[in-house]
Amino acid sequence: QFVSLRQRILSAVQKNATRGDPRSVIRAIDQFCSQKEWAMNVGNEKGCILDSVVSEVNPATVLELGTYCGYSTVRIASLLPPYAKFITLEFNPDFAAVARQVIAWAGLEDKVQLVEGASSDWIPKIKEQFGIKTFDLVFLDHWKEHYLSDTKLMEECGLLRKGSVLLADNVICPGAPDYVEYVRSSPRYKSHYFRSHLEYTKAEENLWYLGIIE
Ligand SMILES: O=C(NCCCCCn1ccnc1)c1cc(-c2ccc(F)cc2)cc(O)c1O
Ligand SMILES: [Mg+2]
Repeated sequence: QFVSLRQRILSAVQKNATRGDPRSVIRAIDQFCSQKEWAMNVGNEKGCILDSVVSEVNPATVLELGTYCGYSTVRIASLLPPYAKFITLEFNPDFAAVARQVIAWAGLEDKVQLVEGASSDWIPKIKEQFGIKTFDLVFLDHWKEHYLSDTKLMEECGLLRKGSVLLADNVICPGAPDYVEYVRSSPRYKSHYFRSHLEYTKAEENLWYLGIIE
């Protein structure tokens, strides 16, 4: 019978990765997506850039918008200090169900809280629901047309502070032009981009790095 792509990704993890070993989970997904079927994980090339930003920021609080199958969630969670608080938001319940199992396979279920629902609904509730004041790092990888509105919403809810870092996937493909325009023209942000490629392809892509300076 029909098996969804996300189920095939989960099966590849359960078949080829070692329980409790995050790097083997990442490798299993990357091998499946480069050899069998493309999927919209951030991938290894951009994933290494993500790793370096997480390591440099060494965040105590992280928000990920867009969990999908949990690939970037596992990359980030495996680099966090023990006291860190990491929340990942996923709108699609089918994606969330697979992500929970991928995160558990990596043995990282205690490091991250996966919350199901719309980011615009959840962002205003994060402070009181999770006891978080501000985020040291935000990884944007959800609907591209929501990058700008959700960044403004995080500002309005006081979730960003001087020094907060926002890292956005896909600013070229599928693209988030209004977001790039806004942050580039705002004095509040110092921004630059890391040149890369769309996951598992040779298409040009950038990871957009944003430092909040005011
Ligand atoms: O749409 C993407 N992600 C959002 C998925 C839905 C998020 C739901 N959600 C979660 C929380 N709140 C809402 C995405 C797409 C592509 C892509 C690139 C080329 C192509 F030809 C087709 C697709 C590559 C990515 O790297 C992506 O991230
Ligand atoms: Mg993406």
